[in-house]
Amino acid sequence: MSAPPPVVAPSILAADFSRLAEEARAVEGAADWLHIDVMDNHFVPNLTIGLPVVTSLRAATDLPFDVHLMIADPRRWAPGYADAGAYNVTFHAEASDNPVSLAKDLRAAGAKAGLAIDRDTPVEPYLELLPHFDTLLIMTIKAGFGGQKFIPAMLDKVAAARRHVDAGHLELRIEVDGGIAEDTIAQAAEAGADAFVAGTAVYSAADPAEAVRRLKTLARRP
Ligand SMILES: O=C(CO)[C@H](O)[C@H](O)COP(=O)(O)O
Repeated sequence: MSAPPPVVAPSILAADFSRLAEEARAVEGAADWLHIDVMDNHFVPNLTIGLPVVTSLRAATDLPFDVHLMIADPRRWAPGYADAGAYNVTFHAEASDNPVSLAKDLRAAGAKAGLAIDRDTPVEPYLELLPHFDTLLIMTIKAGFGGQKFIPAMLDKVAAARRHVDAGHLELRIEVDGGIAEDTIAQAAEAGADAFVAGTAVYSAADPAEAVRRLKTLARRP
């Protein structure tokens, strides 16, 4: 069976927050998902947007929302993002004491469920949970801020997850997030990632949609 085409998800963390609707529309027709970083100043030191903004933005674009919750209490907030129409809701393993139960709730609410692991978290303890998830997000930086440098050592986790997913014939996207750009995306794809978050590389480009198309071409595995 051939690999599904790669997914590229521009991160609005790098967009102009005063023009979010416009910035979302700027990647329509090129992006597969719109990646939305929710940060609470507890799980990570940064603070971004929450449910009211995501709910308003939902009406502004047809792009599927890939919501990445970098928050301390995903049990409390994650289902609200599913109810708000998110396509995929990803929460952090480090912030959850029962990831499978929350994944079930997200799926019951009509969303895909994603599990994220930060830079210092190994992937092995979570591999057996993957049948309950639709996405495994592997941070390729320390979560919290855009514009950081890609950490190649994280690709060992991607490769381990890819082996496990393929051996078990699991239907799951392996997503990488942090420092993904034209000079890093191919190595992440080669390691086994098939969903790619890119903030700075997309929204600092003169033509964000064209930047997404270029990234997608580079992410294609033979
Ligand atoms: O989750 C994130 C930060 O925690 C962002 O999605 C990520 O940093 C993307 O930004 P960039 O492509 O600029 O690295």
